[in-house]
Amino acid sequence: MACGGDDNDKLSLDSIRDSLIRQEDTIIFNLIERIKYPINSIFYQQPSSSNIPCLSGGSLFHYLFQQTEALQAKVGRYLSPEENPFFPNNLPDSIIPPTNFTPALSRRIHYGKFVAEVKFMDCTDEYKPFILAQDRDALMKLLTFEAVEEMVKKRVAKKAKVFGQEITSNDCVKEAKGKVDPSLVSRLYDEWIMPLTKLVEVEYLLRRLD
Ligand SMILES: C=C(O[C@@H]1C=C(C(=O)O)C=C[C@H]1O)C(=O)O
Repeated sequence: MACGGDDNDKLSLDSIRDSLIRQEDTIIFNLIERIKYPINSIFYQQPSSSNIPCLSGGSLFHYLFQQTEALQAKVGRYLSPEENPFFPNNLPDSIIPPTNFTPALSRRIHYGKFVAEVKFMDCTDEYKPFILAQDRDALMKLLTFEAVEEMVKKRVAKKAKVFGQEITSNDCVKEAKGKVDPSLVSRLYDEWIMPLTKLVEVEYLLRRLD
């Protein structure tokens, strides 16, 4: 590490990264579960005309997602689908898993706050001028570790391959039904999860000196 954190600070970033690594397992297992079900596209489409007032301007997914997020913010934790009053019991499985999957993704992305705090504590002198200048691009560049991101992409693809296997009692290993494509998991991290985590890091840092 180039800047002035002591050994304890280094350990903190390491331990947060360890947690992010463990969270990959949950995310990939959730994906494997989700992928068993076909996409229920009507759920994601904006109805052309709807006589249900709450759906004006959005899909059913959007509505359920918003309500769930609001409720979770109110109770201060994530709700299981069983606890969630916005999920009637008779919804098909192709609808329930995507929102059930959201807490794992949301948790991972919001961990960006902890990552940013540790980076700020480790390298305050480097971050401070960019925070004072509210320079998003410079902050983004400073907090980005491309080598770490490359490792993440490789590791999640490997995990997806291994977790997608079915282990039988007679030492046979075969591909599980509905297994997730490892390259898609890598892309999900590359194009969505890591950029959003970094966005949280930048947003946190911009307010760090308020
Ligand atoms: C989370 C971190 O910040 C950035 C985001 C990463 C991620 O989302 O996995 C990985 C490396 C960094 O570019 C980190 O440094 O560990």
